[in-house]
Formats: sequence, structure tokens, C-alpha cells
Amino acid sequence: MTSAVPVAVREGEEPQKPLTMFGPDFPFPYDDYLAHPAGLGSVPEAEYGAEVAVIGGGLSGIVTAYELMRMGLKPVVYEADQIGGRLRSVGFEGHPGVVAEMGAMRFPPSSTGFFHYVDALGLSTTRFPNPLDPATPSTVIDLKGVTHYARTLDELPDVYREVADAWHDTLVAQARSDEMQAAMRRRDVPAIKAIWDELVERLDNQTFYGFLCDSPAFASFRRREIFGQVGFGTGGWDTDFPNSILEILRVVYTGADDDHRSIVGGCQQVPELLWSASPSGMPHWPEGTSLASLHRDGRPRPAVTHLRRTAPNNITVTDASGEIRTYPAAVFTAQSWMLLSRIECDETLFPSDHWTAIERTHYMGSSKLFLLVDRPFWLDKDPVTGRDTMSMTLTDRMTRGTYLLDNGPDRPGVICLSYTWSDDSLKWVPLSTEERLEVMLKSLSQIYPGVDIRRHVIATPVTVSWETEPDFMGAFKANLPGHYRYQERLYTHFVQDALPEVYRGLFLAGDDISWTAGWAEGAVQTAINAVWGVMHHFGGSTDPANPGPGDRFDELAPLRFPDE
Ligand SMILES: Cc1cc2nc3c(=O)[nH]c(=O)nc-3n(C[C@H](O)[C@H](O)[C@H](O)COP(=O)(O)OP(=O)(O)OC[C@H]3O[C@@H](n4cnc5c(N)ncnc54)[C@H](O)[C@@H]3O)c2cc1C
Repeated sequence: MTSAVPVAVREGEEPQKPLTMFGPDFPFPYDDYLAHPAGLGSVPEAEYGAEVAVIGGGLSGIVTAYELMRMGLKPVVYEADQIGGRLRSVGFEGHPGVVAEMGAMRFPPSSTGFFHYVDALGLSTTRFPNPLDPATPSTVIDLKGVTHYARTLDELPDVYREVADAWHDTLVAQARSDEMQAAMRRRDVPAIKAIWDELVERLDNQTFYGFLCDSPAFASFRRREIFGQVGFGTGGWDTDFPNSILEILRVVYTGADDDHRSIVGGCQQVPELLWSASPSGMPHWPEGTSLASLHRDGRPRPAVTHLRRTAPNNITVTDASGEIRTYPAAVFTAQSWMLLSRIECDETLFPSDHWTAIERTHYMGSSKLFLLVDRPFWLDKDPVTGRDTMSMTLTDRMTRGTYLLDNGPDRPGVICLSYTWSDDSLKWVPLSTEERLEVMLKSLSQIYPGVDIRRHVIATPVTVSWETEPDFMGAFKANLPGHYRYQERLYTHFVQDALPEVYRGLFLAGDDISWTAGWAEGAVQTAINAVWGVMHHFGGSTDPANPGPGDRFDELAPLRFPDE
């Protein structure tokens, strides 16, 4: 169990088939499709070498480009910042080999599409030290000025077990979580759809907080408050309280917040290595071809500044160097708000309903600050108490979550001093790096009096607030109540046969189009949808033994609500 609040397999339960991000909205087996020896499909030979613009060189854009190249097409990747996007692993000056994960840092084994690439690239992973995880030496929970030290949930005061049980009971009683997880493990599509469609209709208008308030198990304000602060899996989720409960249920059902792994050497390696990989046996391309070798100087084209539809039905892209190129198809993978602000777009790119959905997309902010320290000093034992000097810490103070990342006894350690979302993140935005550090150290000194963290610091801290990053404008999407319709429009846009021809050929991908924003798996799943869409647009098809997401769309399509 990794969670302060267990949601997946409970102790004493029979081991079952693994929980994966299979649905619930669109239960397509992306992992099986990716692993199938028949491949993802093919385009007619006449289209080999045709150029496709891929806008954004984050995980979604690079996976899209990599798979299009493997079909014999020629992806042209545009990237405003650097390959990797929100998979951003930053080094510390003067200390090569140690990184801070400024965006994604922990990956659930249930993200099997993402791990398809991690494993293919031969990257190693290690358990991420979440609260109360078996790999976490100790956890401190500090609420209302009272501090508790524990290695397991049982070592905390009873109220924490009560809160954990209240969450479990609420999920079972109000959201059929036991039934849903069993159906997802079995990959039982009719059962998943029957449960989920009923929940979507019942809960689309409900916030996370409202959902808790409706539960007798959370009748007590104190319980709701503690739950908001310690949360489940990775820590407090109270900054998500205003969001749609459907977003939270997706996380819980899919085990997204459980048993996290981190990628040794940093997660940015995934898109970087795919960029330079040269798969063998590709149609059209000679051995040794890679995305890097298909691009001038081995680098993506710069930021896109204009996107237009041009006759007869092409997408014309202008980039920051002033170069204008026209493509028969394009995939847009950056956060979709970029289409409203930093990129000048023709309105004819999408039907007006899709523009509304893009415009209404709601993003969470997120701030992090990392320190490099001389060694994992937090493991030193306090001579009086016998406890670790410092622990993974969850608190209601400004820092909220502090994670201790051990690289071995003889190597510098990394501390994620603070990881916050939404309102908690906004509080850091006006502060400089040094001001942030001061406030964070002061918060932690209240919890660990006598521990001089600053004494161990050996490099300049690194920090980020994703909501002020110009090429991102937010950390990750989180739907508000009533947003299901918008989400459904954006996710299903890759199946374009029913769209008037004038709207075809431009595809959306990226985790903000997915049902699981904030998880790399959503970036992969939507990339695979877009690849299918482009293949279909070029008159291609999949092998009958390995149908793709568009081939099975009618059978699996998410529930569609009327607008009235
Ligand atoms: C703080 C934080 C924590 C996270 N934690 C986790 C986690 O622990 N586990 C997990 O699985 N996921 C996590 N995620 C989510 C994960 O990082 C994303 O799902 C994934 O990186 C999204 O990839 P993407 O390609 O969809 O988008 P992005 O990574 O945003 O890529 C889009 C790219 O488009 C580029 N771009 C923008 N504008 C333009 C333009 N005009 N022209 C060209 N390019 C442009 C951007 O520079 C960017 O590189 C986290 C994200 C954040 C921010």
C-alpha cells in the first residue's frame, strides 16, 4: 500500500489482474495495440515521405512523430521551448548526473502506454518515496501545529485510519469503486460502460468537495479537512476540491496515484531518446533514420506563430523564423490555450463547438522548488528519539508536500522542498527563488526545529510555476463540474469522418485533450489517437488483427450528452 488512503488492492485481498488506465471513458487497450506485432497500421505507398506537421515536442508530440515516422510518413516537429515539455529534468550547476523533475516525477505502473516506451528504451525505474510508501523511510504529518511521525498508517493516530476508511467507504457506496476496479482489471467493456455512464450522468455537475459532503462518512468537517490535507496516494488533494468529481474518480479507479516509480536519470530521457532512436524495418526510410536525422541540424523547427487552413484543404504553418510551410495534415499537441493566445489561428481550424471547449478548458497551476544537498542527511538518526532527522512531510503549512530523494549514501541528495497546486501554487508566484526558499525553510523549521537544512545545500535551488511559463500557461487541465461535454468533444475529435471536410486534417493530442490530464499516459493515449487519425486521413488502415482506436470507436465511444 502506498496510500495514506488505500484505494486499490487492500491487505488480505486476492491478487488480481493489474489495474491499468483502461477507460473508464474510452476503454481501448492502448497497451495491447502498441505491443502487437502487426504494428499500428500503414499508409498507401504513394503517401510515403508525405510531411505532417507535429506542433509541440513534449511527450505527446514526440510519440506522435515517432509513430508517424514508423509508418513511412515524414513528421516535421515544431517546438517552442525544448524537447520534453512538461517532462522536464533540470540539472544543478556544477553537479552533473543529478536532476530535479520540474514537471512529471512519478509514474504509476498502470500507465502501461507510457511504460511501453520506457521499457522499449531500456530505462530503469525505482520506487518513488510517496507518503507511507514501503520505500519511504518515514513520513511526518504536520497539521494545525501537531506533528506525527510514522512508517505505516497504523503508526498514526486513529483519526487517519478513520479518514482512510471514510474515503474507501464513500468510493464504494457512492461511486461503485469496487465494481469498477474489478471490471477494469477484467477489461470488461460492457460492465465498465454500464457503471461509468450511470456515474457520468449522476455526477457531471458535482464537485469533489460536494461529493464528500454528500457522504455520511464525511459528515464531520474535521474529517473532510484532514482528508483534504493528507489526501490519498501522493498527498493532499484539497486544491482539487472545486474540480469535477469525475476527474478524481478517474485517478482513483485507474490506480494513477498508487505505487509510483521514478525514472532513473530523469523522465525527460523518454522523449529525448525517442527523438534520436532509429527503429529498424521502417517502410520507406533507410536504416539509421531517426526523428533527429529527419530535421535540419537534428533539432525541431522553432515555435509556431500562425496556423491557417489553405486551399484545397491544407494546414499552413508559420514559425518563429518566418518560414511558412503547408501540410496535408497536422497534429497540435501543446496545451490547447496556446491556440487562443500565442498562436494566431484561423477560426476555420475547428468547428465553433470545439473552440468553445478549448476556451473553457480549466488548468491547475503548480509550483515546485528543489534543493541539492551534500548527502541524504535526513537519514541520520536523532540521538534522543531514534527517528530520522527529516521525513517525507505532508503539512498544512505553505510547503504542503516535501519529498526526499535519495541517490545513495555517497551522492548528493535532492529535496523537493515544496510541491503545490492551484491556490497553494499561486501564493509562490510573486516570490523570487530566494524568497520562496526563505519561506519554505521557515515553514519546515517549525516542524523540524534544530535541523539546519541550509547548511547542506550545495547548489543554487531550481524552481518553477507552470502557470507563468509562457509556452504552457498551466500545469495540467482539471475539468470543472459540467465540463464533460467539452472534454468529450476534444477527446473524440480524432475521428473526423462525421466532420465537414473543411474541418478535417488537423488533429489534437496532448494530456489536456485526454481523460487523464496530469498523467503522462494521457499524452501517450491521445498521441496514439492522433496517429490513427492521420493514418486514416491519408487513406491508410490497420491490420485486422490489431484494430486501432478509430476502428473500434463506435463500440467504445464515450457517452455523448445533448447540449440542451
Ligand atoms: C507539475 C507537474 C507535475 C506532473 N506530475 C506528473 C507525474 O508525476 N506523473 C505523470 O505521469 N504526469 C505528470 N505530469 C503530467 C505530464 O508532465 C504530462 O502529462 C506530459 O508531460 C504532457 O505531455 P504533452 O506532450 O501532452 O504536453 P507538453 O509536455 O506540455 O508538450 C507540449 C509542448 O508544446 C510546446 N509548445 C507550446 N507552444 C508551442 C508553439 N507555439 N509552437 C511549438 N511548440 C509549442 C511546449 O514547449 C511543449 O514542449 C505533471 C505535470 C506537471 C506540470
